[in-house]
Amino acid sequence: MQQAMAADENNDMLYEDDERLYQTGVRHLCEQPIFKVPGRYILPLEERPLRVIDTTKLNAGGAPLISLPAVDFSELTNPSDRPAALRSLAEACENYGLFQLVNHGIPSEVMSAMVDGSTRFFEQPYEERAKYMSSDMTSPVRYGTSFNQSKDRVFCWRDFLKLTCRPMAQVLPHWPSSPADFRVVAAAYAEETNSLFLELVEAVLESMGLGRDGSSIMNQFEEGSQLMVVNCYPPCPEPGLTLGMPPHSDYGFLTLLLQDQVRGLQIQHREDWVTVEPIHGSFIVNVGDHLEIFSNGRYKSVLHRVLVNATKSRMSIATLHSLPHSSTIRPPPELVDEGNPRRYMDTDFASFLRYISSCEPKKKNFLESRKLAT
Ligand SMILES: O=C(O)CCC(=O)C(=O)O
Ligand SMILES: [Fe+2]
Repeated sequence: MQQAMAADENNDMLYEDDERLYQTGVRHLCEQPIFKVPGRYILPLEERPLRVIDTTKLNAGGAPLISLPAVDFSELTNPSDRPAALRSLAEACENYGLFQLVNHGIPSEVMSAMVDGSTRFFEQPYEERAKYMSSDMTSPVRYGTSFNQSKDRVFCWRDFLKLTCRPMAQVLPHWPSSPADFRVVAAAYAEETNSLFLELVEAVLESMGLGRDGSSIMNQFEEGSQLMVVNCYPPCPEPGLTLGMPPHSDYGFLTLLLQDQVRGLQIQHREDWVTVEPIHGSFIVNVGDHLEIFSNGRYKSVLHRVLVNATKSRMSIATLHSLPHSSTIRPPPELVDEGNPRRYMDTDFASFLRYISSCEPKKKNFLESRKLAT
């Protein structure tokens, strides 16, 4: 009896030690050679990817690749090409919930400096990264792991650095001070992506027939929220058992996503999971839940997830843009009529925060929770 109790206590202690290790993130976990995925990361059979990505093969190891609609930003800024470019934008947002943005005009040096600075941030010793670990959702800087670290029953194979980007002068002093150039490169990237977002969202409004100028909502976007998420997915010994990120949609209006050349991002398109081929120097732009609510369901936020692979580390940088946290999101009167009644409740940022701290955010559950009975 005595012995059995001692063994149980011992197991509990071992388990607690493992749990402490998992809470420190997958990068730290992978600092020791690792040949099996620990149970904490193993998904139930039905949530695992059916096909894994084999980065040593050209064709993504059999997972279907999708050729995404492309939007050429230089056409949006050219008055004679703008009407056709707006039609492509509308079609992509209605039918895919995302598009590939090419010729966006952000200097390649700004983009590569951000990727390089982020790579060096994650390469630092755990103790340096751990300085920014926080469970406070409102903290201007947050280092962490998995999807929702305090809620996930199964952990995902990702570490992240989240940076609140506005108001820049207030948040910047909180951002990581090491590597030494990190703040400067990340601030330049945040400013460039924010300016690009402002032009894109203006085009999105116009593509819904809301008029280019004088829209009061544009003034709100000028003061809007921006969250930068740097994702790091180390190689995984058994990539078929887990995910880098579970299926989810992003909460904001638009997400500008920069992925490196390692495949991993998949979107759900016509009931199938399809891999989004990285195109060097371009952005993936996602429709988020706030835009789906604002557009009264016309533009759909896209369900996406991330696969990991056995050989290559992958990094992505997402910037999520929306209205200020104090704003209420609702469709403008032009997008609501008898034939197209309101589909979602008024939504603000506080309702989103309340939701994610009470439920496990999965799939498009937040949006579902805002649906009105029609
Ligand atoms: O890593 C990726 O490609 C996607 C990341 C993502 O979905 C997110 O940060 O919300
Ligand atoms: Fe996402």
